[in-house]
Amino acid sequence: MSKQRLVMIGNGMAGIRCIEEILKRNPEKFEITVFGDEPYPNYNRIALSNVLQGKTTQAEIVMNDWSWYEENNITLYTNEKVTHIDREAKFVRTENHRTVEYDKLLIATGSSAFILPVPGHALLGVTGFRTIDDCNMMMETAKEYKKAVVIGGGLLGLEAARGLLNMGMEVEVVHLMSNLMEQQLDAPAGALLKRDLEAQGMRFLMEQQTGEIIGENRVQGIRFKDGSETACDLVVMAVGIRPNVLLAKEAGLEVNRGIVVNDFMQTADLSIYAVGECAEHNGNVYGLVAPLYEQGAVLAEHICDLATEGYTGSLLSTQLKVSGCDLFSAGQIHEDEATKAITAHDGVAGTYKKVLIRDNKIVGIVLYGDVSDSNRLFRLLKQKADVSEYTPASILHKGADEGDENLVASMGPEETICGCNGVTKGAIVQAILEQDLKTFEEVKTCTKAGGSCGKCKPLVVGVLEHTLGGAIQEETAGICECTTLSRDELTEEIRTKGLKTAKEVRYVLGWKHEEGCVKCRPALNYYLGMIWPEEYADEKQSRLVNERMHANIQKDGTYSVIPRMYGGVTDVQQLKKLVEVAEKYEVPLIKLTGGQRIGLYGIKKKDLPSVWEDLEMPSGYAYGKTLRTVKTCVGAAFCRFGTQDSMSLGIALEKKFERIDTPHKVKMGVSACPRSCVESGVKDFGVIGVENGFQIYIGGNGGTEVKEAQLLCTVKTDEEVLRLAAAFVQYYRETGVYLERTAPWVERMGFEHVKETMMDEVKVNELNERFETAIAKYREPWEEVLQTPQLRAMYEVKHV
Ligand SMILES: Cc1cc2nc3c(=O)[nH]c(=O)nc-3n(C[C@H](O)[C@H](O)[C@H](O)COP(=O)(O)OP(=O)(O)OC[C@H]3O[C@@H](n4cnc5c(N)ncnc54)[C@H](O)[C@@H]3O)c2cc1C
Ligand SMILES: NC(=O)c1ccc[n+]([C@@H]2O[C@H](COP(=O)([O-])OP(=O)(O)OC[C@H]3O[C@@H](n4cnc5c(N)ncnc54)[C@H](O)[C@@H]3O)[C@@H](O)[C@H]2O)c1
Ligand code: SF4
Ligand code: FES
Repeated sequence: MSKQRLVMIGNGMAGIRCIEEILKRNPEKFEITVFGDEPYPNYNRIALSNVLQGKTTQAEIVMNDWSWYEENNITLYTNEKVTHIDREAKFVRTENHRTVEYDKLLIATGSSAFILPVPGHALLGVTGFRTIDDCNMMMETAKEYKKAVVIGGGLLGLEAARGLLNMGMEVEVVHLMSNLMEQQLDAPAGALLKRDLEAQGMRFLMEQQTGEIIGENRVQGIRFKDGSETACDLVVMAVGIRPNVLLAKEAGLEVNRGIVVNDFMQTADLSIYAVGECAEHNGNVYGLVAPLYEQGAVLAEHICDLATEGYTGSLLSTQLKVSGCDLFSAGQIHEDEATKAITAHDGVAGTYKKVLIRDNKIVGIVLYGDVSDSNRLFRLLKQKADVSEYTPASILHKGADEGDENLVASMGPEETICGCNGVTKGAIVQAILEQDLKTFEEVKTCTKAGGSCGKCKPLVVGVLEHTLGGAIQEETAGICECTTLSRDELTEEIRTKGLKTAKEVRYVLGWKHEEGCVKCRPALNYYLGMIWPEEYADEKQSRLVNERMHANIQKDGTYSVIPRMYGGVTDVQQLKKLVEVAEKYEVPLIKLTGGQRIGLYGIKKKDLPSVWEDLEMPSGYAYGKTLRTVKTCVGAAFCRFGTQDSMSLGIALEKKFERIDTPHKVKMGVSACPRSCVESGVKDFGVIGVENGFQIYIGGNGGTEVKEAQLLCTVKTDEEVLRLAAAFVQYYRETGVYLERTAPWVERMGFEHVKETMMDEVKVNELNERFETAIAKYREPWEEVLQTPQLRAMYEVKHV
């Protein structure tokens, strides 16, 4: 039987999830064509908040990459808007005059950000927050401009405002009502939220109505209806969304707020379905993904001719993706005559709980500050459980046997654990068993559960523990005795809370010892420098002694001086200088190092500055957690086996990466043929010349734990080697644990994962960009010491 033609308009979250559901049920039934008017494959719109807040990158939020469409034989047209549906002749036409015929049509056009139609709304610097392009616009603006105003104190507005704060902008939120998130929170919870956000640096203009956006070409401020004004360089409108229904309306389909569908997501034209934010079922249009995914599953059953009871509507719950503001809301939020409320408000702890009960059933939940009861209460609400036997206290607080683990045990396989990604308990259990998963991180990578807002982590961990019988691996040992935060948790907190100094980190994150310890001080200095490359001022006193002195202390208290010799290549001038210095300071030992340079050993501390002054050579960083050396062979210039110019590539690599801070030392090597005279196969980043280019090896180590490097890929040009090297070094910088070499790092991350990242053009570009930003701040350390009297004074010997 020939395949039916299924055309989908809209390449977003609900539509593509629905296609996945169809493919799961019957991959052979349809020849599928998808149109999307954005230029990207399907991405996680939810996670745009995280991109803006700097918690993840744009490349990481792609859910179905280009190859997924190819592998599933889906014809995808991106950047192409469908402008007409011909229901008679059953085809769609696009703005490029392309026509495609269908047997079944799926409308999944989602919504658009509502832009207040006030004067000035089209000025430069005014945007909604809905797409990758909006997100990019805000990120670019934040680089150049100072102050943002977000209009709308709902979920989206507050997440956007937090993101803009993270990017260093001053942020004011303009809100129409007296209470933030008034659709989800009552007054006491809204007040607590406002207090916490103000403490994070957000400012609020409450009960204000925007009258006009001021500016000539670009926005300069906002004038409110009461005549007051505020200046700004960016306006983000987050005042709600409007379903994209025009196309359906013009085709004569029934449209209210959304496209009207029956319980099978079918319009009155039985060939046409609608799913997602553009669909209206039983008078409801949903704006969160969990219900949209439920709709997609029902639609898939129906369109694949399988029996289904149909969609019956969804109960929603919301959470805010802003660290430090834990809240949960579901169902009704205000009391009425038929409901009674049980509340607990702890003003000191900043927690608030309210449960609304009607006819002995929970009909509404508002939690702020402590959301540990959210899963249990939401379940009671969904089940319409009779709570007449419960005391008010036992409704508000769980009993000893009602933790997440017991809750998880009683959940059915079809129940959703992760609302953001629509992952059920059954899907997680299946993944754990089939793929032998042992940690939350593994479950997250494999199923996506917990990968967006992260609020479902306790439940995911609960499923893991329940499935493995409690055998969950310990993942989060603190980085030192001062804290229980792991490296990942710490860096996340630094980013989201915008912490810019070590002192601030220790204070805000509740360090046990105010001054930190020998373990966390250098680690924090590294993480802060990596996260805030442009703003963080290096704390020299937190560095290990050799890095502080820019020289390696020896067992007799003297120091070694090892200047750079790029690529192991030197010249007469350098050699003369070395000889002069060795004579002048009576250097007891001159030795060729393992890294192809010349070391002067036994130098007195007080002589260090003048030795460097006389040498006039850059530091070789033989003491640093950074690039040590790039060893090269003579290569094609002199060796008869050489296929490539190893020396010039090695020198270019060394010049590009010298001084950059990395979690641990990094060694590189470039050999010009597979004889690999400089042991490229045991380097952190090794290059071997072959006939048509270079093989690149990563994660090798020739030290205490010898580890063979693994072949990453073969590239043709020096430029490609340099580009991949920057991506590799930057990725290691961003994800490595301080003092973790690349060999265990590659093992921990998974070689295939690192490889996948290095093969992703977009990610490699982004990593290169961030590397360039990071490297820009480094100066030659000895130059700095020689020019700064306070630094030079460190080398004076104060007592004998
Ligand atoms: C920043 C942000 C954070 C969010 N956070 C959360 C959250 O934490 N939890 C949650 O549950 N929800 C959240 N949401 C809402 C969630 O993203 C949406 O509910 C979901 O994306 C809707 O899916 P959809 O497929 O219906 O629409 P969309 O994802 O908007 O997809 C529709 C696609 O169709 C395209 N399209 C429209 N018209 C045409 C046309 N004529 N031709 C071709 N293509 C067309 C659109 O450009 C779009 O790409 C968030 C939304 C945003 C913007
Ligand atoms: N964490 C999450 O679940 C999450 C995060 C972001 C977005 N979303 C979804 O994205 C969609 C859009 O979010 P949203 O926050 O824009 O919509 P929303 O409708 O939830 O909130 C809009 C807010 O803007 C306020 N507002 C309206 N007009 C205003 C005006 N003229 N001036 C000032 N304030 C005004 C409203 O009072 C309301 O609080 C929603 O469906 C939302 O559920 C969800
Ligand atoms: S690696 Fe090859 S090209 Fe380089 S020196 Fe050794 S034999 Fe010669
Ligand atoms: S509920 Fe948001 S990541 Fe799971």
